Amino acid sequence: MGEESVVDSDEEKSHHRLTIMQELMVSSLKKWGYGSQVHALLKEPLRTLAVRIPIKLDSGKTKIFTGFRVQHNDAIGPGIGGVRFHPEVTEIDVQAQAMWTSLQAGVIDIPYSGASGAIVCNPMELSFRELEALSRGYVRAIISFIGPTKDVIAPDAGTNTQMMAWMLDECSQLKTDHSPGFMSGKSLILDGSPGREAAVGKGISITAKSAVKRRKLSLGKASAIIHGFGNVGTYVAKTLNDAGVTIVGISDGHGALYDPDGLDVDYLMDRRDSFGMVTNLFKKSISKNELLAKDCDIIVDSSRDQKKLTSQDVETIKAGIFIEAGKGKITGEASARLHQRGTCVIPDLLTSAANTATSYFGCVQSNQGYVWTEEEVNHKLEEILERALTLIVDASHSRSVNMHEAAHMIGIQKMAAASRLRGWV
Ligand SMILES: NC(=O)c1ccc[n+]([C@@H]2O[C@H](COP(=O)([O-])OP(=O)(O)OC[C@H]3O[C@@H](n4cnc5c(N)ncnc54)[C@H](O)[C@@H]3O)[C@@H](O)[C@H]2O)c1
Repeated sequence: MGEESVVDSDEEKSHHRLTIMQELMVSSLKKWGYGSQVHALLKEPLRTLAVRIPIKLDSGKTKIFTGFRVQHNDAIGPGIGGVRFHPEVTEIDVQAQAMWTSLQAGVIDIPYSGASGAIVCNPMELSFRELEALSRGYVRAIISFIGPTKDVIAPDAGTNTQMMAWMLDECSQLKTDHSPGFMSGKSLILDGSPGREAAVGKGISITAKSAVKRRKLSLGKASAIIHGFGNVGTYVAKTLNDAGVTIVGISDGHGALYDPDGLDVDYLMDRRDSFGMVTNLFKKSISKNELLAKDCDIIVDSSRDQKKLTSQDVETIKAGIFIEAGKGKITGEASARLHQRGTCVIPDLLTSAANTATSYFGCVQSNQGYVWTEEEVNHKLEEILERALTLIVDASHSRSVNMHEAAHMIGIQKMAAASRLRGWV
């Protein structure tokens, strides 16, 4: 989540992200009463592997790429986590991401722990052949560290089912067997799991509906504002609208629209330009902060606004449910303030855990050699997220902490207990 300090360079930003993650781990462990030895174990990953991957480019020249795979702590089970292709990613970023994935796995209570990987590259500048060589080279470099019982790789920013297919094929060739369990997020043709698409959007809709039920509201009478009408925001607006929720407001990078009688979601989706913008077409658009203060039951923050919402920004919010649909949308103080005022805050850890849940479903199906239907996957996603929300709400009540703090506590609790039970600390 993090606070509002200013950091400039990419390196500083990476260190800042890791520091925030470590502080969050330690403060959550302290709230459970764990001492300094457990803090020391869990605030750093157990394994960080840095590899160099030489690739023959189309030009005939060889370029050496750097790659990473980080496994946070395997006290609970094998690692699981994405691999990013990104030009500015650092080893520290990957460490912070692996720890975040551990919290996601903990919050949805799956027998896996967090891992993460990356290759420092700009995928937009590489040809199809070069991307294939890089994907295969990455797997060759880390093969002895990964596998269904060690660490399972899934797609993340800059990677997709095609890269997973190349990586899987490289595993099969190196292992000389069929090894579907090495990768999650595979194409359906390679026995991937159905229902992976729009996992985050689905997770947000599931938790929104669950929170509405908890407030004893009916979906048909509930209203929502979608802050950020992009890929995630439009999916959530459409699914909530289809479930009977009136979408009274939306915003994008230009401005915001509000109509207490409900906006025409299909029309707005249809009129979005190639930059995903639609509010610029309307004379009556308002500011984003004005929108946040309007009457509604649910606010979903799925914007790419770089600025986190502060305690001052949320002071005017009237919605009883606030869903953080993306990492670090609000400051710790803002979350605490909303909690104090009785707003149910669905934290980023839970909404983003929907991706990890679908990766886990992919692992289970690969290990069983049994493919679920999309309905089964969606049903299991619903079950796992509703259970996680119950755990967070209960911890928030029993420990008198806000929903972000409760989510972090649940996320790390089992890993700490398992490390102790194994005799590591
Ligand atoms: N797409 C995914 O699979 C995915 C997965 C996990 C998390 N997320 C997170 O969800 C959030 C949204 O992702 P997306 O894929 O929908 O992004 P997107 O780029 O498709 O859409 C972002 C929306 O935010 C709007 N926006 C930009 N600046 C804004 C501002 N200052 N105020 C209000 N709106 C602003 C844009 O106009 C656009 O409507 C991000 O934080 C992202 O990290 C996305």
